[in-house]
Amino acid sequence: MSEDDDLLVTVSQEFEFHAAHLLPWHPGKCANLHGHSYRVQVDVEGALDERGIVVDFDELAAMVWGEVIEPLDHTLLNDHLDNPTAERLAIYILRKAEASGINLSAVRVWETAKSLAAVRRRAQE
Ligand SMILES: Nc1nc2c(c(=O)[nH]1)N=C([C@H](O)[C@H](O)COP(=O)(O)OP(=O)(O)OP(=O)(O)O)CN2
Ligand SMILES: [Zn+2]
Repeated sequence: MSEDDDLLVTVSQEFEFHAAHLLPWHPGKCANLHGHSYRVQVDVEGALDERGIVVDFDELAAMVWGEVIEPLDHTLLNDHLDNPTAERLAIYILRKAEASGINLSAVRVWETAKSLAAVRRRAQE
């Protein structure tokens, strides 16, 4: 038992990638093929190890970029998932990372500077 056991520590990394998509259900211009510069922030929660870190920033960045983000970069997102909204992309990134052994606690995806979707794991009962 340590005096910091009541604290929750989160480490975050940010990424940018560029991709095209279309949203067939959209009543406006977003039904047409167009692109975004996506910004992604991923969180890892956990206890500090003997080095005093949750996870090494560089290690997290390299894993998430290599396993999850780079395969999306300069692609058509509709080839990776149906109906690639920011919400569905955030879930896709969390699940893809999970499948690669990277346990993210939350993912935020900015589709534009003003619009973002976020997903996080529900607290376990
Ligand atoms: N809840 C969501 N709504 C919308 C999403 C989404 O992912 N989740 N996505 C879109 C489109 O992808 C659209 O391209 C988003 O563009 P918009 O926010 O309109 O941004 P613009 O840069 O095109 O803004 P303007 O100011 O209108 O030029 C739509 N909705
Ligand atoms: Zn769009």
